[in-house]
Amino acid sequence: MNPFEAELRAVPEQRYHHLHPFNLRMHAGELSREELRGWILNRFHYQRHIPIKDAHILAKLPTSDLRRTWLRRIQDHDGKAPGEGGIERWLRLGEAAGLDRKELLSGEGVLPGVRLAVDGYVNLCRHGSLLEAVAASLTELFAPDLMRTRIAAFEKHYPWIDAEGLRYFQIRVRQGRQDSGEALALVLGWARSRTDEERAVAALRFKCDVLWALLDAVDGAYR
Ligand SMILES: O=C(O)c1cc(C(=O)O)c2c(n1)C(=O)C(=O)c1cc(C(=O)O)[nH]c1-2
Repeated sequence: MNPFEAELRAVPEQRYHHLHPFNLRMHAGELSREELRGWILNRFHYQRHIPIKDAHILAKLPTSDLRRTWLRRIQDHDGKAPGEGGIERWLRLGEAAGLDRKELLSGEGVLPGVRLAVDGYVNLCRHGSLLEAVAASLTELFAPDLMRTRIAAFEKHYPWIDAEGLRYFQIRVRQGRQDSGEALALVLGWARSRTDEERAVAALRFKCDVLWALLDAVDGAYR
């Protein structure tokens, strides 16, 4: 592994949200129903902005091949037809946890800190360079393992959430592996100078902070 790849992989190892106290409590079965519902509702705000940040990236990609590949990400979330895709599956997760779909879609109850964190990510992808925007998505190198831990924790500790609700995570494990593999190859190929490498690492650190800040807000509000 070249030193730049090792540097990238080391960032989430130290700062990814799998280490956040809220996630540790989630995995240990210590969250109340209210806390878990609060997390699902606030994370929905993140989920529904993923295709928006991906559309900003899409607009920066210079070739048809690259745009075709990236378009798949938007379709993964929005689906190819109504009633399909990751956003719909997240709504079903909310319903399985006793939340109302209308409430989720209204955006009411989204915490100020969560809004700011998500804005930070979207703005990085909108105003930052292509390299920075794609590097920021590399937290997904770590997301599939976290999701597998989460699925097991939900099955063990939160059986009041209907198992159908876990489909989002089950499907996302494979999608996250594919997305992060593709993004890593692009970032490794695009970074030409030490300055490029430093900017990519900084963007990935920033993205870790986005996810951390989101959980800080949820942890503080519902405890
Ligand atoms: O539940 C999680 O822990 C988690 C983390 C991340 C991530 O690392 O950014 C993503 C997701 N989930 C996710 O579901 C998702 O669709 C996603 C897209 C992206 C991205 O940056 O493009 N990250 C993530």
